[in-house]
Amino acid sequence: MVWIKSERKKGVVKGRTRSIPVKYLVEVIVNFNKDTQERTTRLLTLDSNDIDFYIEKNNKHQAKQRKPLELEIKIKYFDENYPPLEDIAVGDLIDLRSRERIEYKKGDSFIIPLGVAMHIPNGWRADVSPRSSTFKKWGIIQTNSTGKIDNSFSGDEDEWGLPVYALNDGVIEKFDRVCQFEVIKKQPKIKFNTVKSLNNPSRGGFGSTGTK
Ligand SMILES: O=c1ccn([C@H]2C[C@H](O)[C@@H](COP(=O)(O)OP(=O)(O)OP(=O)(O)O)O2)c(=O)[nH]1
Repeated sequence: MVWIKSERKKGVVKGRTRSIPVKYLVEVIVNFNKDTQERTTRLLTLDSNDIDFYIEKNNKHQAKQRKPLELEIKIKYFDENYPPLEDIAVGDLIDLRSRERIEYKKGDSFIIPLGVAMHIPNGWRADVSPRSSTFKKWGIIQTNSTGKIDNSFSGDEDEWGLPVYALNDGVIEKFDRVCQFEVIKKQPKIKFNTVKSLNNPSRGGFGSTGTK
């Protein structure tokens, strides 16, 4: 990592030309998104006067980078007695509860109010899915397989919900932990490029590789 004086930005030396004075090809970080940890970079050719090589600063910088990513999520509870969600270790999913007691009959489909609204940071979204024991405990299945929570679903009345279908009669008690969620990076902006051929061999799918 180097400091580029003229740009007042950081960069990485990618190469060196043999001309005198020596020129360096430097990849400059022009934008760094703290939420997604994504960098936007640009290549520049510079001579050494434009660059400070700073090994020590670089080490400190790398130490900072090694800190695990921590996301702060604003959360609003719809019931003051809802047990607050706790900080979690990296990668663990977080259980969510039903805000109310719900009695249901076999064949009912309904949305379980999950008692929370959140502002998922820019660049992220959340996926809601059942716990592994949800069907066994309540005989319900999630009708949309996975709930996709957009980061724009962040208003005061945007309470998360779990749409379900009941395969038997049952009761969900207030604050039962019925599902779980995780945050996921949003996919990048996608540009479609229409072609006549993809120029790759077709591998086949839908069971084509057999069972053994
Ligand atoms: O299981 C879910 C699915 C969605 N949502 C919330 C979050 C999401 O951001 C919002 C809108 O969801 P989606 O984009 O799936 O629905 P829509 O666009 O309003 O309706 P559809 O696409 O079904 O017409 O509803 C939930 O709380 N739980």
